[in-house]
Amino acid sequence: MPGAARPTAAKVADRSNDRGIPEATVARLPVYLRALVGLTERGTATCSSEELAAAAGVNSAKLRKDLSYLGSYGTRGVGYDVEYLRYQIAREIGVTQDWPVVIVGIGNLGHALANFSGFSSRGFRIAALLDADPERQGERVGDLEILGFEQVEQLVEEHRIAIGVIATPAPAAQAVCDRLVGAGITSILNFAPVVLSVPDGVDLRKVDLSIELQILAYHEQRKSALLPGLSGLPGDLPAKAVGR
Ligand SMILES: NC(=O)c1ccc[n+]([C@@H]2O[C@H](COP(=O)([O-])OP(=O)(O)OC[C@H]3O[C@@H](n4cnc5c(N)ncnc54)[C@H](O)[C@@H]3O)[C@@H](O)[C@H]2O)c1
Repeated sequence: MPGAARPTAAKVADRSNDRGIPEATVARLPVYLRALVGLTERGTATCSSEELAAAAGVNSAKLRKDLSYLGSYGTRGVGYDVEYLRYQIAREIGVTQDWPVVIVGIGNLGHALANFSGFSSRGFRIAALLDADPERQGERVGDLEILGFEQVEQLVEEHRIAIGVIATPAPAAQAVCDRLVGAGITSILNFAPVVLSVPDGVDLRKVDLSIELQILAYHEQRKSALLPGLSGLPGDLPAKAVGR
C-alpha cells in the first residue's frame, strides 16, 4: 500500500497475537489473574488499580495500560469489579475452557507436577502421565496411572490434548518433543535444561528454576556491593561455585 505507514518488524514481533495485545502484556495477564483469585478468596468484590497492581507486584500505570487492551477501564471512584475482571482475563488467556495436558517423564519433577492441585483450579486437566521406564508404568499418581510413552499418539487423539509438559532428562527431551509434535501437540512446556527446536506453529516455553536463582544471585551481589556488611554473601564460597 504506497504511502501507508507500515509497522516495523519489531512492532509486528511484539504484537504477535491477533488481538494486537503486546506479548509483554500477555505475559502479565496470568499474574493479574492470580492476584484476582487471591482477592476473591479474601472476599474482595471491587478493587482499585493501585490495590490490584500491589497484589500483582507491578506499577499501577502499567496495569491500567495492560487492562485497557482488554477494554477494561474500571469505574471511576469504584475501581474494577474483581469477579468480572477475573472472567475477562481468564477468557482472554483461554482458561475458561478445560485444557487437557500430558506430562512426559514421571520422575521426581513429574510426580510433583502431577500432584500439584493448582493446575486443575486454573483450567488445566492432567489427562495423561507417560514414562518410558517400564518400572514406572502402572504406578498410580492421584487418579491417573502412568502409561508407556509409546501410547502418546493414541492418548493425544483420544483426549484432544494440545499441551505437553516435558520433565525427562535433557538428553531425551528433543526426541520426546518431536514425538509430541508428531502426535499433534501444539504447545510445549519444557523443564529439561536443554534448548529444544520446534516447527512453526508450535509454542514452546521453558521453565528453569536455576536461571531464576542465578538472577536473584546477581541482584544479591549488587545489593551487597551497595550495602557492604549485608549477610549471605558468596564471598567465602569456592571460586568454582560462584563461577569465578
Ligand atoms: N526447570 C527446572 O527448574 C527443573 C527443576 C528440576 C528438574 N528439572 C529437570 O527436569 C527433568 C526431570 O528431573 P527429575 O529430577 O524428575 O528426573 P528423574 O530422573 O527423577 O525423572 C525423569 C523421568 O523421565 C523418564 N524418561 C527418561 N527418558 C524418557 C523418554 N524418552 N520418554 C519418556 N520418559 C522418559 C525417566 O524414566 C524418569 O522417570 C530433568 O531434565 C531435570 O534437569 C528442571
